[in-house]
Amino acid sequence: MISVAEAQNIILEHSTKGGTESIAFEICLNRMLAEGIYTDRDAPPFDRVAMDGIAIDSRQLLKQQSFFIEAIQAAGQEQKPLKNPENCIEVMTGAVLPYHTDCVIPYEKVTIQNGIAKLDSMAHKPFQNTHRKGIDAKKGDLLLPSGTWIQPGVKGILATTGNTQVKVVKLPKVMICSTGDELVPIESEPLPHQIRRSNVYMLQAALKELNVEAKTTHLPDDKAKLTSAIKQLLDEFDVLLFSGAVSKGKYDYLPVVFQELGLQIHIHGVKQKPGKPFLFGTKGTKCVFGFPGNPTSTLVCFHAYFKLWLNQYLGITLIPNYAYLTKDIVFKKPLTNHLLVKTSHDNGKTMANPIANSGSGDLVHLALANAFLSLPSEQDEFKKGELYPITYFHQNSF
Ligand SMILES: Nc1nc2c(c(=O)[nH]1)N[C@H]1C(S)=C(S)[C@@H](COP(=O)(O)OP(=O)(O)OC[C@H]3O[C@@H](n4cnc5c(N)ncnc54)[C@H](O)[C@@H]3O)O[C@H]1N2
Ligand code: MOO
Ligand SMILES: [Mg+2]
Repeated sequence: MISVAEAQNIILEHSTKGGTESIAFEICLNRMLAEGIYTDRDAPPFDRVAMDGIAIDSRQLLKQQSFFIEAIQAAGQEQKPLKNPENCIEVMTGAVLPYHTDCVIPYEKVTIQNGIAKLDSMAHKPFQNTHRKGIDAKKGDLLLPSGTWIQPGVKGILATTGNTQVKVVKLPKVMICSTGDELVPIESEPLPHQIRRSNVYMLQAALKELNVEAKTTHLPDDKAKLTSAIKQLLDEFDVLLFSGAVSKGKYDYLPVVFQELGLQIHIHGVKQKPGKPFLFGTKGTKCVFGFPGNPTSTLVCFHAYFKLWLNQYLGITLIPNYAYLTKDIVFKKPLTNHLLVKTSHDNGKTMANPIANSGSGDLVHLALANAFLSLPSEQDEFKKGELYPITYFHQNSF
């Protein structure tokens, strides 16, 4: 059996970068940009008024305190000129700074009576309260390099630069498969020896949080039927995620079926708990992930291995997170212990509070955790206050 780190390296070795596609601006949120985005004009594109008030020629400040209001320059109007330097123009935030003016004085610092604006003080400077043309970026500047994750702010840039179509990294086509004759659809009333197939919906939800839409299917514990179904699925999908049928049972057919279908098995068994029988194989660019059937094993392996694969496929660099253990733990097996935790915060520190549970089949307590702490296999005792790597189950649960 190999270590968690070895297994993760193998996964990374077999994750190829996804191709690219052009998609509509409307649906590009949370995708990975596959082109550089350049400005088509200066930012801002004109000297922009930044406060509602009056605009004057600042050279007049030494000479006069009152200014006749010559015109109004509203946002969205073509630039107007100040005809007489002794006058002013009322200006609105977002308007073009009028020609022959260089200083905006907000209404709060002016008294207006009978069409004349009187300044409260003469302490004003050229280009105050203006947002100068090109100060943020010049026409042709690279604003977003390829490989930028499209977040709300990035969408704003795509919009302001007029990108109605966006080149992004393609998402993989993923199918989630449950296995096991004890499993029944969630809408049915299970017989005493049956359970509802919950794992696939956990995986589907976890994928959706990563912006990947995937369908689910169910395959029986029947070698011939599994073989023909998987053969077809491999033609259609880039990645197949399985839950169950990877351990030592008489009907755990996945390892042998994969071999017979010509898949290369790179991982079968990792020194970890839960998720020991985890399986990973490839055929060309197609990948199969066999998550052990117990619910916690399935979800932990999804995050420890599939997410790694997906991030590399999309070109995302994962930044490791760490959290402080809040309780002493003893674990004497030579396995990495993926400990279920619920995080909290204490003076800016992330605290990992272990969630008591009855093992990897305990879905009830899995749902109370928002992360797992990976306690290294070389140690037996883990003390309260020690820092360990943490993996979150949700995108935004820090
Ligand atoms: N002799 C051994 N037995 C087992 C070993 C072992 O090393 N030697 N490993 C144990 C470990 S650890 C795990 S984890 C499980 C993994 O088993 P499989 O991947 O073969 O999964 P199944 O046998 O099909 O099912 C296990 C368990 O999970 C439930 N399950 C499966 N799929 C779903 C689903 N979609 N929704 C809800 N629950 C699901 C299934 O009903 C079983 O209870 O093997 C141990 N055995
Ligand atoms: O490795 Mo299993 O996942 O402990 O239940
Ligand atoms: Mg089994």
